[in-house]
Amino acid sequence: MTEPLKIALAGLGTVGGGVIRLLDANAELIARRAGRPIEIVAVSARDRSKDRGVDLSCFRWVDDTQTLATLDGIDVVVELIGGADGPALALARSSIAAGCAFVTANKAMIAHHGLELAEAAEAKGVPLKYEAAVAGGIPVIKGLREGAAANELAHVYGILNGTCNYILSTMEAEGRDFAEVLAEAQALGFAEADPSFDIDGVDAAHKLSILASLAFGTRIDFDAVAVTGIRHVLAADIAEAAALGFKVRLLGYAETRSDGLFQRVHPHLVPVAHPLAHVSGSLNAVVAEGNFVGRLLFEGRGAGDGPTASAVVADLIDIARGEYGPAFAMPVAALADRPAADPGEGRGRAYLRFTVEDKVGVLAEIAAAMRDSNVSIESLIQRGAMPDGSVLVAIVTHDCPERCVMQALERLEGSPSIRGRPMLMHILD
Ligand SMILES: NC(=O)c1ccc[n+]([C@@H]2O[C@H](COP(=O)([O-])OP(=O)(O)OC[C@H]3O[C@@H](n4cnc5c(N)ncnc54)[C@H](O)[C@@H]3O)[C@@H](O)[C@H]2O)c1
Ligand SMILES: N[C@@H](CCO)C(=O)O
Ligand code: NA
Repeated sequence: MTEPLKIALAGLGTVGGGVIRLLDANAELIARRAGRPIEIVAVSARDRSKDRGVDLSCFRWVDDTQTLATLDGIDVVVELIGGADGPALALARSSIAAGCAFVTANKAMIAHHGLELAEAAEAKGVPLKYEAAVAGGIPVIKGLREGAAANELAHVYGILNGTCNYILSTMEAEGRDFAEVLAEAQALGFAEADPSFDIDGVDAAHKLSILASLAFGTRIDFDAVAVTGIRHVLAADIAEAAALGFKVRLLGYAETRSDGLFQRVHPHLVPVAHPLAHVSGSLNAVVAEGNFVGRLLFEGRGAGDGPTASAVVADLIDIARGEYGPAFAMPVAALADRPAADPGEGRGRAYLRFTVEDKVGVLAEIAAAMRDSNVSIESLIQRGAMPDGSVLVAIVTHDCPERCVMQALERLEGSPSIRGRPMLMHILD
């Protein structure tokens, strides 16, 4: 057999440990598929003495992670540290500059610095691969970049954060509120080091900005993603949505519009008949619509050691086979620079929930704001019995311009009868 592909591995946490276990368990199969063995030569992490449940004795331990690319004979540096900047970015830059292939699971870094790194990789003629960064084990980068490459894609959207999906579907199944379920999700090993990245939608936004670039051939524009997480979703919202025939899911949604690139992460109502309504627990799913292929649906495990390691090693197999091209849909210089689309220009149905005081005229006030903004109401549910005596009003609007819904909400913002922030969720039709 030919020379092994020699790997230096940075980061030995959930994903790093998974990569070591996978390469060991499936070594023979991988060597046959890749045409040569894939061999970890050196490893580095913050703490050498930590027990990770994997045997590190056959690898060279390197204290200074930043020197990995300079070791003799290394073909690929695999970065599984995390963080958009700091040591991960420094390692990416130095590895590519040294002429090593670079593989990462780090969506934050790719969302913020992917274009710079891809340009450097192109200049050096080395592969930059990041399948694990979006939807973990699901081969969605490969699916869009290669499988759907012949198509014009109308939109790409999906469930991109396993932690949020776990929280929402547990709230749905058990009728419990957000805060109670969050701690459980953190204990399960798929939450980010900073859980606010998950629950405030930032992690999903990182992934969405990468998917949008691949789907539309545009430059990654993370800062243009409008982001709302799931902190303010109540168990009562999930119950009302169910009564109206919907499930609540945090979706990332991107499309190209006449005025630019639209990218949004937001809690949505998904009709129960839509395939995304059946994606539960920590699963992820991505939908893309191509002009020749039609609808594509990718579903699977978006996080956890096994699925994420599966994607990292798939990238290594591609490199071993010599199968790689530009990191994104095309060389960086060919990616289009689109402005951010104005969300107000979009249209659709919306779910609005108000927590109001139980007194005369409140419902009329809400209805008047809707009428004056030209928002037509499709259905309305009012329920009492919130623990503090307030009343919950849930509305589904007819299809209308988003600008009108925003205007109605602005008008109601200062109303003394409305408690807290109204909840807005878009409806996926
Ligand atoms: N956990 C998942 O399910 C999952 C899924 C997809 C992508 N990812 C991504 O994979 C990456 C790793 O995630 P994880 O869950 O394995 O994280 P983790 O916290 O479990 O592991 C991080 C590892 O990096 C090491 N490290 C931290 N700072 C370092 C430094 N300055 N120098 C060298 N090593 C350092 C730590 O010692 C640890 O071994 C992140 O980018 C994450 O977003 C994780
Ligand atoms: N924190 C992420 C890990 C995978 O990227 C999630 O919950 O989906
Ligand atoms: Na993936």
